[in-house]
Amino acid sequence: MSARLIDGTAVARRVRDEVAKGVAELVAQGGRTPGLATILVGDDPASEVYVRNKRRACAAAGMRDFHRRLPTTARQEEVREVIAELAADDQVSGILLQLPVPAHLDSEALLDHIPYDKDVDGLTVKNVGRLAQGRPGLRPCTPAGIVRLLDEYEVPLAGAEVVVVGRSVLVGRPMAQLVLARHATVTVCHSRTKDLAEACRRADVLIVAAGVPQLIGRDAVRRGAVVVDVGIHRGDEGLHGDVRFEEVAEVASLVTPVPGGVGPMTIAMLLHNTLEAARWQQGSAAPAA
Ligand SMILES: Nc1nc2c(c(=O)[nH]1)N[C@@H](CN(C=O)c1ccc(C(=O)N[C@@H](CCC(=O)O)C(=O)O)cc1)CN2
Repeated sequence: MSARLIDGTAVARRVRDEVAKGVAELVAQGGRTPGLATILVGDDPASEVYVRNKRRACAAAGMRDFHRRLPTTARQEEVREVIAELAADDQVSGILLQLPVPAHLDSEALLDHIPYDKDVDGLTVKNVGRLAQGRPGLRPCTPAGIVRLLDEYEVPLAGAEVVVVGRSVLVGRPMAQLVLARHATVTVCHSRTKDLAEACRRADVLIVAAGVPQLIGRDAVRRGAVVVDVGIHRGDEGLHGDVRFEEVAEVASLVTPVPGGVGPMTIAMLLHNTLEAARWQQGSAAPAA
């Protein structure tokens, strides 16, 4: 392996420490303690783990933890009422609806009941629109975490060719917008891209969020490129990503591992967003772009 590893666990720890310091400062200045409300509908085992970890991280950063658990059979109206109750509570700075929700629920309609200044996932139409327009607002945690990782490793974005594989609302689309805001030249690839490997070989920075195990191999990576793997798949031999790590690490200059790359940044940036949201609600400017 010739690539250097991007250590997401270490950077996430730094972000969480910064947030804990920020929370302590806000409270010392007489501000309200930031509070995060997580909503979990159903009993998806991975979601249970993610929400538990979010709640623990929130408490460790000195924030208040509000949690609502609803059964798989919960109706749209019931979830909406829970969101409305949390929206009206000024102790709650951030509201997060864990995804995916059970199939009978309309997640987009639910998300849009979250007030945009409590939307710590950056998924409401208002925050998505603010991002598209390059205006301040709350940004989705995983792509914001990837930008932070690239900054920590001094990967230049202005003028860089960035290829994003995947167009999900949670990662691919906001990822493209975030690097565009940093003056990258952006290509978004997806399942109908004609020659995926050829498109990926353009990349100085290749970000893979396709949700397809081990989709990207050595043939899709230009020598010296930076490769960010957002996939998390559970196999017999543990976790792996959307990238064939061993192959890609032979040609890339920097690469994220799975686990320990992008994943830990998702929760760290959620805490960051919750602190930003609390400051915003208490009179500070909207979170910077
Ligand atoms: N409302 C949201 N739902 C979901 C989001 C989100 O950002 N907002 N993202 C994913 C899941 N997710 C957080 O919710 C998440 C995924 C992965 C990790 C993580 O730390 N991964 C570790 C491996 C952990 C493991 O053993 O499984 C890693 O990659 O090192 C944290 C959070 C979907 N839903």
